[in-house]
Amino acid sequence: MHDTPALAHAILSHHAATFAGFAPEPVPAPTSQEPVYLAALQACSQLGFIAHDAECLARAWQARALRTGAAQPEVWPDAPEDFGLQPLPRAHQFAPCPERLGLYAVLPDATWVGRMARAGVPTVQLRFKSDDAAAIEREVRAAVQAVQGTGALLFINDHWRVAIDVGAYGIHLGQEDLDALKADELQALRNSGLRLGVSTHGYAEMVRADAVGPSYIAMGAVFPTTLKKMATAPQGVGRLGVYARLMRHYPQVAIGGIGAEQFAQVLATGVGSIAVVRALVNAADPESAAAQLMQHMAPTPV
Ligand SMILES: Cc1ncc(COP(=O)(O)OP(=O)(O)O)c(N)n1
Ligand SMILES: Cc1nc(C(=O)O)sc1CCOP(=O)(O)O
Ligand SMILES: [Mg+2]
Repeated sequence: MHDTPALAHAILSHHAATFAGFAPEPVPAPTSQEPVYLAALQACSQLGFIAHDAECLARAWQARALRTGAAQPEVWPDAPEDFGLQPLPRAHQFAPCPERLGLYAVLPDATWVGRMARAGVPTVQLRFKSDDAAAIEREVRAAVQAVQGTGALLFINDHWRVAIDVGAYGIHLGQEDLDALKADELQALRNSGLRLGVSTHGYAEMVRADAVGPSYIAMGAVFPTTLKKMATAPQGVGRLGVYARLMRHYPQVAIGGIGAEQFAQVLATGVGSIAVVRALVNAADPESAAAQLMQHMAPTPV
């Protein structure tokens, strides 16, 4: 038997420092009356987790209490099984990609893709925003051409059908893109052998992404970004650390507002890749910016 207010208070006092800086969120309507669940739902809302994420955490806290027989307010939940992630080996799994994708340049057109691939950036993405089907096909083809002979792994954002036709290395999709895929389209994507990266912005989205078994999980936005309007608050490195721990069986990419000064704290969370846009495309000398960022990615000699 657990005292819900005391347990909620204990969770808060143990973890407030890790998740400092977030305003409390309203407590969502509970979906269970289990005391551990209720305590975690209150505490995680107070720590600033939005309703879907507080629900995931509360469910995980309850699942762990059932599994271990202890509420453990001092230990943040991070066992994939408690969040209902696919057991290993996964029944649903896209083709693998390297565990550490290194510096990951997200770029607006094929010219930029070629430029950064030739500068030695190991992972590049074409993020070409257009509704013009002919222009999209042209740009995706040009990007695939542009990385030939460079060793760079090329992911195509959004335009998955063209990416399959043209033979890119992989595809990057957001949550809405995943939601829009019909079952047979998802199957076609998996059967294509292309790697899949999926964007996430919190616990509920990580759980959703895991259901398709992507090749890597992207986690953002770590810091504020001006590149696009985000639906979720910047997550910060405290959250990134616990996300990286939960998703430890996936290659991970951190994204959003990351520049050279932030690399060390982001890498300290254990992620194997950092994706950047403005740190490269707005740099006075993008090739030397890439070289510097790759230097920051390299392990420091002991
Ligand atoms: C590495 C990486 N992570 C996240 C994103 C964002 O992708 P998405 O959610 O599809 O949003 P748009 O980039 O399409 O605006 C990304 N592109 N790359
Ligand atoms: C394209 C994108 N997706 C994000 C996410 O969190 O899903 S953040 C982001 C913008 C990244 O640009 P910059 O490095 O210039 O901040
Ligand atoms: Mg997209």
